[in-house]
Amino acid sequence: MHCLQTRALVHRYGNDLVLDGIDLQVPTGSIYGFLGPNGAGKTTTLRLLLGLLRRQQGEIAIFGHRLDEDRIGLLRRIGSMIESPSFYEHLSARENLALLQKVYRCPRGRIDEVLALVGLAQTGRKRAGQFSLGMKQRLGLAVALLHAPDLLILDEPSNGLDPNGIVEMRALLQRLNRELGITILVSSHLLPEVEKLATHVGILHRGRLMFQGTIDALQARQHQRRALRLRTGDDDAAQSLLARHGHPAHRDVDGLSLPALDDADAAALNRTLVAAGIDVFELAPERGDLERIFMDIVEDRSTASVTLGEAA
Ligand SMILES: Nc1ncnc2c1ncn2[C@@H]1O[C@H](COP(=O)(O)OP(=O)(O)OP(=O)(O)O)[C@@H](O)[C@H]1O
Repeated sequence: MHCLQTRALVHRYGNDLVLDGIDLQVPTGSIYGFLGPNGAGKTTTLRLLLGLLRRQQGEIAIFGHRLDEDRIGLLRRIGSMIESPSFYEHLSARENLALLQKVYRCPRGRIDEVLALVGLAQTGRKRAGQFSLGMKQRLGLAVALLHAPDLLILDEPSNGLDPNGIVEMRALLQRLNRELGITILVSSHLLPEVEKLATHVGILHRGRLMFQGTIDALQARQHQRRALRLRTGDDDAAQSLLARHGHPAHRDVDGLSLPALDDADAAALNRTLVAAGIDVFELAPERGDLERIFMDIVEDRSTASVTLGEAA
């Protein structure tokens, strides 16, 4: 079951095509990392999902209903944080929330609950203007949580945080997901962060969804394409020798990369190199980290959009 789905979502700013047929599928209960470099179109997508931008082409369905059908009703079940949250700087966290609690007409007791959830219960009379960036982000999250949403839509919540703040934000989001069952759609350009945080990932590049599926499916994709990493005492000589033996190797900053071989062929190749007087420091499968997969997907201009595995 998908908590949020889009079909063929297209958006233009003037003549600039910024989203080119996006089919998002965010499974209920997931943490969906919406990943892409700056300018890929993430914020535009999230603004469309929240009805902050007028939909031009394509469909958006949330909790199984078209957004246009019941925008207000659906938004009541969504908490969001798009760009840096703004507050009354001269008011405390509690006072800021008390104002919004009246607007949202949620129970007063909810203020203490969300302050505790985001770890701001002890900030007392301290003004929001004196908060660290991490505390401001957490207060933004408290605002998003005030009306007890089923879905959180967050635009780069780790932006500008120090490493400690990033770890805290991740732990908090995972707790909200695990303990309260909140589905979270979170955009990021930080690949290692998405790898640690998310259960599912969508990779956006130049307005196209290049990959969508589970983190495991993404890594499985890499496994299929896995290459061998070779580092030697003389990479130039090794490259020439390999070419003569029908193993074209690609040179990069880490040494040589060549198409995957089975164990027997890899052992034979090792013997050939050593017999030619070339020291072999490393002969192993490429790292399967997301960074490399991401570069693979994004650099491969011919790659069609792929959906791997069942996103649900
Ligand atoms: N209001 C606007 N008018 C014109 N062009 C815009 C507008 N907003 C965004 N763009 C352009 O649309 C493209 C996508 O921007 P968007 O902010 O959606 O990307 P993003 O992936 O969120 O990037 P970032 O992480 O840098 O915010 C960019 O080229 C941007 O310059």
